[in-house]
Amino acid sequence: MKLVVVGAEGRMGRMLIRAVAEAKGCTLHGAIERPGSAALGKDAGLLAGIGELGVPVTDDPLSLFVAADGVLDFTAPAATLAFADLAAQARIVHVIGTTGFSEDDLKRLTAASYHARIVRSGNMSLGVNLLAGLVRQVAATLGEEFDIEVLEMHHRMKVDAPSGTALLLGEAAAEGRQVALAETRVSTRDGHTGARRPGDIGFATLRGGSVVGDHSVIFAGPSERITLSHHAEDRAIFARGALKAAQWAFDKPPGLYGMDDVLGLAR
Ligand SMILES: NC(=O)C1=CN([C@@H]2O[C@H](COP(=O)(O)OP(=O)(O)OC[C@H]3O[C@@H](n4cnc5c(N)ncnc54)[C@H](OP(=O)(O)O)[C@@H]3O)[C@@H](O)[C@H]2O)C=CC1
Ligand SMILES: O=C(O)C1=N[C@H](C(=O)O)C[C@H](O)C1
Repeated sequence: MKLVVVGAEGRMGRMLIRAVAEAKGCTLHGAIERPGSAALGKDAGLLAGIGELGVPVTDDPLSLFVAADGVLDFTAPAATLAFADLAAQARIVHVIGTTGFSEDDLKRLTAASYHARIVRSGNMSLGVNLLAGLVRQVAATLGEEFDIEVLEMHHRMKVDAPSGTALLLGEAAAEGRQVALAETRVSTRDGHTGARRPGDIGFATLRGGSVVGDHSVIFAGPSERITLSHHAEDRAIFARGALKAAQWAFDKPPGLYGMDDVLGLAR
């Protein structure tokens, strides 16, 4: 499968280049950065620290997409929306790991998926997607006397909050409880907040250091607490998931898929 990595110089971009170069049945067809980036013209393999691959970083996605099978995209929401239009035009698989989308952005991705095969997930790791299933199950089992709080910590450079993973886990909890996350979500608390509203799903965000990604869902009940957690130790877990998603989507019809589809965990 011929794959293009966009956001090639980013933390995930460099990880994805390494993963594609090492994967059986995949080749790095191209690497993209934004116009003006200092990475333009550099060899993608050298950028990723694995030696020369003969693939220069460019700022011309469409000319690469037309001859590729898929694009791996861990960039930023505005960039991903633009890449979604181009991937749909080129009829290639678009794997989206980017987080921080608005509701309007998500509607645009849904529209793009009428013509394109998109796999999007706030977390591409096996562990987090298994955890989401457990969270759904526990939330469905416990009543509202158990308060649900999602706690996450990431490195100091992360720009969006709550994390895509925290929202994915919050969605799983809301589904288990058969409520809408939009109506129960509390993402900020400051000052005199009043008592906790029964049924709310709370989010707490920590940022610091080089933490790859820690997530816990806490079910706090009368005199007891259940905590379900995932700790990411290496970004390679996300890159492996993204590659798996691209290969899975290769022969699928247009649509918007998630990692639960890829991993066979869909309800
Ligand atoms: N779903 C998952 O499993 C995971 C998701 N993520 C998400 O992936 C995204 C990226 O994370 P991370 O790699 O840490 O971030 P980085 O900031 O390190 O990387 C993003 C890269 O995308 C580039 N970029 C931005 N806009 C464009 C554009 N228009 N064209 C080409 N390149 C562009 C950036 O360039 P520049 O610096 O010049 O802006 C940068 O090199 C985040 O949203 C993060 O939350 C991360 C890990 C796992
Ligand atoms: O920005 C990151 O680093 C990560 N982003 C994703 C998220 O927002 O949940 C996934 C992972 O936790 C790392």
